[in-house]
Amino acid sequence: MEKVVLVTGANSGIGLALCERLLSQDGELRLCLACRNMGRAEAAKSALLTSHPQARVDLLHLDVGSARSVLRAAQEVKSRYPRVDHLYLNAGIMPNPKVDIKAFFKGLFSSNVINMFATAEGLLTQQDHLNSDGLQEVFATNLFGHFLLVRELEPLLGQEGHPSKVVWTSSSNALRSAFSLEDFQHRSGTEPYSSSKYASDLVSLALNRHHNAQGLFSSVICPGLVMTNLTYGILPSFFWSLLMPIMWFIRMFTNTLTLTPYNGAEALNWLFLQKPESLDSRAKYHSLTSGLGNNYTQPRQMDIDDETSEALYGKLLELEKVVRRQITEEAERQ
Ligand SMILES: NC(=O)C1=CN([C@@H]2O[C@H](COP(=O)(O)OP(=O)(O)OC[C@H]3O[C@@H](n4cnc5c(N)ncnc54)[C@H](OP(=O)(O)O)[C@@H]3O)[C@@H](O)[C@H]2O)C=CC1
Ligand SMILES: CC(C)=CCC[C@@H](C)[C@H]1CC[C@H]2C3=C(CC[C@]12C)[C@@]1(C)CCC(=O)[C@@H](C)[C@@H]1CC3
Repeated sequence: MEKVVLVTGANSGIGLALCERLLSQDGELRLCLACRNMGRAEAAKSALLTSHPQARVDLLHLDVGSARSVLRAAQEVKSRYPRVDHLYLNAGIMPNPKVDIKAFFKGLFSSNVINMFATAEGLLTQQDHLNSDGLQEVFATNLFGHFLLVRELEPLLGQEGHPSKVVWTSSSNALRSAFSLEDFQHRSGTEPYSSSKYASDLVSLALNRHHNAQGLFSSVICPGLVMTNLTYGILPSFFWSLLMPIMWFIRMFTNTLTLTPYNGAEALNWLFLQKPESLDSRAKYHSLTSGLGNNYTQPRQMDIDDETSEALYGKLLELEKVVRRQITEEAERQ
């Protein structure tokens, strides 16, 4: 049977570049683009078929920020495919970002400049809000919707003799300092993006602890700093035009400025080729690009611990019960 690969947020940026790269790698794939906007999904499919006319590309309507949509989409996946070999949890948002310009210029002329461009630590805040499920939107989109999807698809992930890979697009902006177990949705802080990415690192570790025996292997990657809709949304285009020469200059001294979606998808593509049993569940796999433009993948140990990972996993299972109950009650009322 052909390999089934499902990619969330596949219609643009790193997700779309990954799809291009996977199809160039393996023409036999069954690729499923899981997107919230079907117009954009159709456009992505057409672009993929232009470069790979024989490819098998399916579309799936999925809004990861809505629990109802995740449950519906998971049902659809179960009716279409007997198993999922690779599940890329890539969709992500960073709403209403604000850059601390003073901190940026201070960092630019300090010894911390390379780290600042790699992690954006101390530079970025966002304004989050509640979604229709009553959850913080960034948490719901970047983390919880994906968690629910994995839970729903468990029977299709890791079947007898066929291990499956789950890959989270995390970030080097995943910072322990932004995350708290007591406020795991990040209701009260101003760094929901950073918190949600740190939470995905913790959840990936927990998934490995609970599901490796069943053949489900989870990994996290950081694509580096990539110019996509997400990053273009951070500053007005005028600022980006000013900043681009600086970025290309800094790129000679650091390998984390991958800049193009193709480069950013390096670690995602690399993981596709690895034996799941050979992967390190405590490592984040970084897409890196050298000054000469060569791409490679490097594992770096994450700043996570088993206790916090297990505690968060437990809290997410609890929240899952509440959300499922809410959906059932609403359905009964209608
Ligand atoms: N760019 C960068 O420098 C970095 C990016 N990342 C991560 O990479 C991932 C991809 O982002 P990137 O390619 O940069 O940005 P893009 O904005 O280009 O891609 C994000 C994708 O996620 C989709 N998406 C957003 N919300 C939802 C939702 N509720 N349901 C379904 N799909 C959704 C978007 O769909 P739509 O077109 O409908 O909005 C889009 O396809 C994200 O998780 C991001 O956090 C991590 C580190 C660095
Ligand atoms: C105010 C001026 C002129 C410049 C500000 C530069 C920042 C916009 C820029 C510097 C480091 C960048 C960065 C990201 C976004 C843009 C910066 C803050 C990310 C947070 C994007 C998403 C990620 O997940 C991270 C890996 C990026 C880290 C670096």
